Amino acid sequence: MYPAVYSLHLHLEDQHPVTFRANEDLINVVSLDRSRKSMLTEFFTLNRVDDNAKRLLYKEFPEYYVWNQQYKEWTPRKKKTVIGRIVTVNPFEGERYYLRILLNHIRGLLSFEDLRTVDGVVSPTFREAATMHGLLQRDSSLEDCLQEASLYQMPSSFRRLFATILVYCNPTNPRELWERFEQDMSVDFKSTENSISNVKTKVLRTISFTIESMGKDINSYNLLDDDICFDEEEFQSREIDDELAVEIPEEDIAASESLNSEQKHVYNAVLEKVFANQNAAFFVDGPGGTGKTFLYKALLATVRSRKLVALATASSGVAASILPGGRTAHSRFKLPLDTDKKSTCCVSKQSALANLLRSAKLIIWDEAPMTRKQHIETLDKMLRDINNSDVTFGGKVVVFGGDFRQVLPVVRKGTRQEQVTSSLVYSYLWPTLTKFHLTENMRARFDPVFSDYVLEVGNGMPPNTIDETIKIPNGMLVPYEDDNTSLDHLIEDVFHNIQEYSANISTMMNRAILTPKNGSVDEINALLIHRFPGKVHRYYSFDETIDASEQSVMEDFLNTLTPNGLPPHELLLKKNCPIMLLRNINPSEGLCNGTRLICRSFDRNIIDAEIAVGHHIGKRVFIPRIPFLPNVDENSGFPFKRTQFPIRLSFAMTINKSQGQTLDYVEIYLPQPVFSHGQLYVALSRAKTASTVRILIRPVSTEQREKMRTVYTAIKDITPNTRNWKIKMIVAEKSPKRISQRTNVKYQNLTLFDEEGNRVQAAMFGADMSNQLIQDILAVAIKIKPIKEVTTAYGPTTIQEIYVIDERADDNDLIIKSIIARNLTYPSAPLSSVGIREIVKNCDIAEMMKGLQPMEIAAIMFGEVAEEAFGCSAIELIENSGEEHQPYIKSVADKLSTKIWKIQVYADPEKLNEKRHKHFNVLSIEAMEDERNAGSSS
Ligand SMILES: Nc1ncnc2c1ncn2[C@@H]1O[C@H](COP(=O)(O)OP(=O)(O)OP(=O)(O)O)[C@@H](O)[C@H]1O
Repeated sequence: MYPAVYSLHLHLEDQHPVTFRANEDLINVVSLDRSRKSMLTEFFTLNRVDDNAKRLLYKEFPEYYVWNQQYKEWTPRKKKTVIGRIVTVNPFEGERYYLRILLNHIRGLLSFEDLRTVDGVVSPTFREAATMHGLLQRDSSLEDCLQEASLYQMPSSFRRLFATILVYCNPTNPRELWERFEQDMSVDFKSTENSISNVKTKVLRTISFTIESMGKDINSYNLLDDDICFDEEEFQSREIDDELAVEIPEEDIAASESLNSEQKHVYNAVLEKVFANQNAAFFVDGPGGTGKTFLYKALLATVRSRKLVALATASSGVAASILPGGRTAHSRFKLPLDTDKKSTCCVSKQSALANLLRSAKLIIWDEAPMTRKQHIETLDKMLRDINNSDVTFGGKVVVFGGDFRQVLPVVRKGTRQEQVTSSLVYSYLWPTLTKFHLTENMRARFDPVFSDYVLEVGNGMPPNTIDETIKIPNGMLVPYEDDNTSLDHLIEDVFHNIQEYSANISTMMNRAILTPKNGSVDEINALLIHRFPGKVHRYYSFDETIDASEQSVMEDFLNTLTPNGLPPHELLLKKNCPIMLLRNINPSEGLCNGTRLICRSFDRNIIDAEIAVGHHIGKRVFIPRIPFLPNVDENSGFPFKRTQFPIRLSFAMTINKSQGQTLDYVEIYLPQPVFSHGQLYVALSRAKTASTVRILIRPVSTEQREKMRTVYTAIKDITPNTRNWKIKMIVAEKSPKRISQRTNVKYQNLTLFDEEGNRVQAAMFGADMSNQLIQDILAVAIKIKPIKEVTTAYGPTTIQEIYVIDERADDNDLIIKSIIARNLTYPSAPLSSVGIREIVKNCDIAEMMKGLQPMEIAAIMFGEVAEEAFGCSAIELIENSGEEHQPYIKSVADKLSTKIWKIQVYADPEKLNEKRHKHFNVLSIEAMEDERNAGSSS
């Protein structure tokens, strides 16, 4: 086995084994100096004299020192890599087990007594010492946690903490906790209420509200002998009163005056329906930073300021917490977590929620593309049901919004196709939504070049994105020197005066390092917390195997795991450091998965923190340890429970977690080259200008770096003297095969892109044409809407919405074929023709469509079929399509077999000075697929 595992002895004081010969005198043996020595005692001895040793845990010792059995001493290791492991001990062995826990976590130990000493106090047992170090969970840990919180004398935060403990920590006896801390939770009400029973009712009512907003019922916790009943009428109207009481920020009221023309257009359209009491459902699509949230806030403020109910929801907790009164759609509508096609909602018509929904004049659901279509369909059914209406969304005004370029719904272990089909676009509701597009990047409005660049990356289109290779402007790149130096430069750039962090918290919280994977997040956070000023506080998780008999064997291993979404085993924190919450504890109070906070103070069982961003900024919260049961799939298939504070450091965060946040300074760290343009888009669109973005790309190997430099030749670098050059191209499109009328030669036109996005059109002749290139039939148009004028990011243009039928619908196969055959009789225009609209208009496809099964997908037709039917190239279709088509185009285009080819092209020297080199002839074509798939070079 490599590396070798070095087993380390473990024993209580003076209880180590001693070897001796049968004829030796035992008294002599015991008095010998070497008999007093063991691996462990000599570990202590070396720690007393060697500063390097002091930095190590006992189990790390063998990596740097070798145990000499003959002389009973540790000497520095010169070669061979080994790892150490302290022998396994069963928890039933008592003190030896606790000794092992201490040794596994505490450094610089000098003696057994030192092991038992915590903050200068010597504990009688190792168990007590381990508990004092926070390495063992006390039976009374929840009580201790509340006791610590009570000393802060912040009754409203204390009540929230109590509710959190009831809901998330499963206390064995909630009533005992209630009785013990009732007074601490009542302090503020004692001065406003005139009797003890009123105080009690008020305290219980506020706790009940919090518990309810966490999706639970106070009566499940047996706090009093009888169930707690609040006045029925009050209960019914409370949800509505709460909504009407949502604070309306002044700036949100003013926002309606500063909307840009696109935002204003949506604002007017929505409010017209709200105030006319007419039903309507909208979808506001806009790339990151185009002011969707700004618009929602303006809408909410206007409706709420007229004392009408407007519900603010979002798919994720972070997006919800940015909106005043925002809740996750799941908690607001009590949506079931598992939804299937048949799922209906189980909200009774008499419930308080039904009352609230009936009175709502406006419902907003942000980040709708992130949710599965079934959830939105459930809301539709629920609203129809409680409003006794057959109209979509029960006749309400509903505004969905989001950005399809960002994250699609998560389908566990689902393919990209499954993710796409589970999105709202594939719902029966999609065609019923009135779509609006916001195109002006308000976040980056002072840097239009950057704003265009971000949008192009988001669309994943050439010239900036070629087959998932993204071109990054030089000005944004942090030059790569070596891993550590470059990462240091990146960190310096963003947090150069980390010593001053506490004095500039609001500035610092607007800076972050974004990276794709959790591993890199941990790497950077670990570096930064060491550089951060102040005393370190360590919190260890309690990791328990579900099967108690496995605890002794698995414990060390579990401590090394940080499954997705879980806090680490060892949490290092300092006063005023930034942290991020990892659980949706209570989104209506701003506490959701992704909320960023600042640590204010620490106790053994609670962390006092302050919300640092969003609508709830400044709110103080007590965070207790809570149990996590990680998904078995994500931790090598081993079920266990981790009890830890639900937080992690947030100097760095994953790109996914940054969604929805505006940052003044964005550093993007890409340790792996594998990266989707959608992810980079999310990261870039957090920033306001190019000058506030820095990107560090760590090449995997020098070989790869060399290859990146030398292999690619760009079209623009070709000179008239260049002959028979080879270049990597993407065949983006090919025309139908044609015969030249003049020369009778067979040829085929191609649209090619090089790696930099330079485009050429080339022709292919003879045998080369038999290459199985690209583009199968993906879909056929079944509904073509009239041409309309729209304003896109590229200026005003005309678009045409085309609904296509999926080729997978077998029943439609024959009809599709006949449509194609019929259309082929129309004159076919050349590849670059723009004659599409005329031809489409004249096509009488409508009659044939009637026979088709209604398996509509909204998309655009590509490739030969598109060209044959419409006389238009796919590229033209893409360029002439409105924003709303981009997601479908993307999903269809993803299926296209764009490949990289090595192509010999003949360039006509006469034409090379032209801006766009159009006149090339392809001499030969060689697929480069192997290089990408199998890693062999060409
Ligand atoms: N009309 C406006 N006038 C002034 N500032 C605006 C306007 N619209 C938006 N902004 C500002 O632009 C920035 C981005 O807006 P917002 O957060 O609403 O965009 P978004 O579309 O929700 O972005 P994302 O999808 O990334 O969350 C914010 O700082 C916001 O205050």
